[in-house]
Amino acid sequence: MNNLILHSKDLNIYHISLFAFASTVVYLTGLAIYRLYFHPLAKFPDPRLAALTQWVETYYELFNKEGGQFYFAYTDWHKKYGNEFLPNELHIQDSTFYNTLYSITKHYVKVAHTQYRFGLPLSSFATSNYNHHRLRRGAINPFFSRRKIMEHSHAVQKKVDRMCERLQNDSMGVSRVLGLNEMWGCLTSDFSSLATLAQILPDSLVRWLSPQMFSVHKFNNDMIDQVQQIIDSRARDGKSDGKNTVFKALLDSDLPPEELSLHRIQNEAVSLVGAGLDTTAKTLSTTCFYLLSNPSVLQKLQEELDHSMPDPADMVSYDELAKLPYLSAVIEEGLRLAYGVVERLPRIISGSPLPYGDWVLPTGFPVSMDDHDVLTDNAIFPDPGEFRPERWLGDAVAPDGKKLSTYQVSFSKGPRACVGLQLVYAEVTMGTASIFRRFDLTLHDTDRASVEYYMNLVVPRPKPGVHGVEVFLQSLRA
Ligand code: HEM
Repeated sequence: MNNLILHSKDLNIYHISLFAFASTVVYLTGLAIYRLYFHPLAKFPDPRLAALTQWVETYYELFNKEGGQFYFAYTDWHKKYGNEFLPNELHIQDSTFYNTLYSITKHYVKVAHTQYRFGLPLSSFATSNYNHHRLRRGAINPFFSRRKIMEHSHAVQKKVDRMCERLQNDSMGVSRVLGLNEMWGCLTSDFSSLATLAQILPDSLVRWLSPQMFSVHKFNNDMIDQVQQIIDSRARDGKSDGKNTVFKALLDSDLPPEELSLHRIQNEAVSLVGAGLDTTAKTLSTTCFYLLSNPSVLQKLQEELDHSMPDPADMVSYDELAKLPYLSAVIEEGLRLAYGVVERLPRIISGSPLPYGDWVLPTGFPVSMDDHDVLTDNAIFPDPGEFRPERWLGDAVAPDGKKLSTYQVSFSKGPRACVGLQLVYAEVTMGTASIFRRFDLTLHDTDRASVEYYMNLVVPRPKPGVHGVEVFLQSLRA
């Protein structure tokens, strides 16, 4: 009897396994045939393996070399196949199409499942639905307007002044190597500049915003505590701490109550803080590197700075700095060669199919482009690897006759473009002007490898083992 039961159990497991195996084979074969021949994107040229499975991306991002290599793989595929790839996504390399795909008039959305990428699914950044995103974005936009940033720019300058003071006292003439990535990283992650800038975050919160000191996990939890306190204090006293913080405005806004939950506000806060750290620091150190390795460019910049600020201790306002043509051109060129965010930015085509050359891009599927492709396009920026601020001077036009600024896509374009753009311009302009008006610096043991794009970690990273931009602070400038 026992034997019989055992036998029948074995038979069941055997049959179930066989059935599961056969079903899996049939399913995968069917899926492969569908993806290769019947999928709405199957007609587009692609490497067959990439059309078959998204695991190709996983392989390049995690296991090929040091990881972060998928961009380079599909850049090679483009040379062979044109515009192509992935079972469920089209990728296009064509700068002239960028402003069409990321047009402000289009209601294309981000891919819903990517909302979990940074663990902040309730932030504006992660929101996929067009109207929902519009609602959330509308509540934070006023804090980052040009007018608002101008109003509070003195706070950024104060922060930069303090940093310059420290440099003068600690690093000048003592043969001490100064790591610019770390220096600018401290400035952007210190966050009192950001916080005081538009009184965006309450002071108590700012203390917790240094990623060097706290893990992301702890940071997120602390943020929850802080937001909870603000909500409690409002419930108790009918108001928060009276400061013009982004929380106060969010809580006072017309947003419906479900938009004002603890986790929603925490997600928004963390994304606003996180989005501006590495990106801004990388732009500043890249700009410094290219200035220091192009003496004639640096000389022109310093002549302009000296002329507008005869006394290095007396910096002119951001409003004035932003009007200096050569400085502005240097900032644009620095932003361009820092490459912004190096990841595909997929948008799902909706409404009606989108014509593109001889193709028609079907609705319901993501189409993506890379900012890096545009920023380094030889047809738009001749000799794209050269740091040449002159290309931005005057009413600069691209070789195709369009305004060159059309192709300044470091912050992307359209409804999902960077909300912090004006803040970045303020920080980078004041940071660059202050350092180069006040100090003579020389590069130390640093070449282009330190700022090159070797791997994609959302922000471009150099090859592991290559250190960041390092300098000596030689002397104070008169
Ligand atoms: C040089 C510095 C920066 C660069 C190059 C940059 C670049 C970008 C890019 C390319 C996007 C579009 C991403 C996408 O479509 O998925 C973006 C979005 C965003 N950025 Fe920035 N960013 C910078 C600094 C900042 C700062 C300082 C803040 C904080 C105030 C910020 C906040 C955001 C937010 C909230 C979004 C999402 C916008 C939305 O989906 O509505 N960024 N940024």
